[in-house]
Amino acid sequence: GDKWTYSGPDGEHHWPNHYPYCGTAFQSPIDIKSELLRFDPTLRPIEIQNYNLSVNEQLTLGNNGHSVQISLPSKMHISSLPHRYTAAQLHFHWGSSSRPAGSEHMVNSKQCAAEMHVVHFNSDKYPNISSAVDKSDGLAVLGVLIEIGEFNPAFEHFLKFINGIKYRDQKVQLPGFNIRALLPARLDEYYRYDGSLTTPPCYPSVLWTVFRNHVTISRKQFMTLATSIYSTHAQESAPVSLNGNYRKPQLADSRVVLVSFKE
Ligand SMILES: NS(=O)(=O)c1c(F)c(F)c(S(=O)(=O)CCO)c(N[C@H]2CCCc3ccccc32)c1F
Ligand SMILES: [Zn+2]
Repeated sequence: GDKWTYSGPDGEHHWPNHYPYCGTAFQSPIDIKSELLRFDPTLRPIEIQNYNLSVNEQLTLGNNGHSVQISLPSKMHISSLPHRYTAAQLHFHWGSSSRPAGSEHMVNSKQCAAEMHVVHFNSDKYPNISSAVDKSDGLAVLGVLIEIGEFNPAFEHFLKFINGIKYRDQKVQLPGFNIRALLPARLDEYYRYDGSLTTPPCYPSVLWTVFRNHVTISRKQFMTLATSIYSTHAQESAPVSLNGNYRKPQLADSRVVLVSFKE
């Protein structure tokens, strides 16, 4: 069972006790520092297919105790990588009302307010994400850094339902919307490196793409995300707020971070 948390006795420093990969090299997230960067002219713009979902498409918004996640239909995929990577779900990492810095990746040690991950699996080689999750070419995750600023109408498509998933394992149905609108304008500027899941079991199976440009949400939208969710079940007597659900940056080891852009 997934008895791991982001703080306390089951916090990230203890993850390797039950999940050995969490203590190995090439983990994620990382602090993307200038000295690690290498421009790679072969890095093509990210091309995504079928991200513009119609309202007739039903999605599931869920609280899995670690994050807020949206299930995604398998017609959504990335078409610009060597294999087709089919979308599985997207989820978020965020800070707290008192410390509104909760992104996982950092850029030159700057931590943003939150981060969105769109998780895809290699559907050319594996029938489903469960069989792909521990394979070195199994997953591709798109990372979007989120800053507090302008109101973001695209986030309202799911934030307006968040009070239906206040407690762990609660789910609500969500009308489809344009998932592309959650991404930054430019999909041609990004950081690229080989890493891992940022939660247990921490498999080193992720091709990371972190977009250079962030998106913004308003302070009110951030507070909705950071204060509406509990990591505990509804029937538990002592509710525990779910916030600060980000892993600290891991050692870069000898890794180079490729960039698709010049300054
Ligand atoms: N940051 S991260 O590494 O991208 C990342 C998370 F942070 C995260 F919380 C999740 S989770 O919400 O599933 C809760 C813990 O697994 C995932 N799930 C992935 C990988 C695990 C298996 C699986 C199966 C179906 C759909 C998605 C996933 C995750 F990939
Ligand atoms: Zn994540």
